[in-house]
Amino acid sequence: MKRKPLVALVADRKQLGLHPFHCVGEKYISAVVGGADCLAMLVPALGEQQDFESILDLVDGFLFTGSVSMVDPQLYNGPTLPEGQNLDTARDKTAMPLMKAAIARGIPVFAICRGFQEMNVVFGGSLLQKVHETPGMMDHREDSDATLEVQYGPAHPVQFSAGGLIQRTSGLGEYQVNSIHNQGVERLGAGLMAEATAPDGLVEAFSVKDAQAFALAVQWHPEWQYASNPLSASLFKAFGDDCRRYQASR
Ligand SMILES: N[C@@H](CCC(=O)NCCCC(=O)O)C(=O)O
Repeated sequence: MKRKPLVALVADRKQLGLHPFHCVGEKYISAVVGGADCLAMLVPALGEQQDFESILDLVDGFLFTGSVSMVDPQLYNGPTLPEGQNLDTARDKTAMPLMKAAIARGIPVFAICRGFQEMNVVFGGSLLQKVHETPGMMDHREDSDATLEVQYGPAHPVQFSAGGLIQRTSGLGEYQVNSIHNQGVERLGAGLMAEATAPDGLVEAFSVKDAQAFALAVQWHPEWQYASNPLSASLFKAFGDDCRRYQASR
């Protein structure tokens, strides 16, 4: 029996006690395995200590996950991070080069939340560091005192771009999505097409124009209880199907 497609998930580097660890949230792994019907491979955030070309040769897709850390503002000529926001430069130095190379090779890529912000920066875009302090913008943060069910539950509607990848894949025009982020798109990167917008005009999803493969980034969290969410299920199925197409084409 042919093996299932192999999807790489790049880890965060986190200090746990006295030692650094490389971590990926379980809900992302479960969505790759159950929602996309692929195998999951965790890639340590060791940057160029690893041979990126060998990783790219090995895998049939990438999922770039959310994280509490922020993309290094130096990567988009932004201001120093506000107090209370943290970097993960190891993640930046691993995820962003791999993302750029994967898209160039035509390897399917699905990016979520921090991964969405990484992709915008990879394509030359910039980020608002505190959307909630930007005039005219909503507060897109979660209530950190609420239960997970509430934090990752529906928070605001997003309007899908007519004829865009999300609208074509899901058949939906708009949907209520969750919202767990401080930062957001300031300037959309070159070559990216807005796929969804929030009521305050914030870009909440985009795809790569002229991409050879599935190349979608969303600011919300479709991995959360994906099986019971029609939009999420359709996106992970479409991602997994394109990983199968890519695998068969190799
Ligand atoms: N840190 C960025 C991106 C937000 C993000 O990815 N949140 C999810 C963290 C937890 C999880 O993986 O579900 C920002 O704050 O904008």
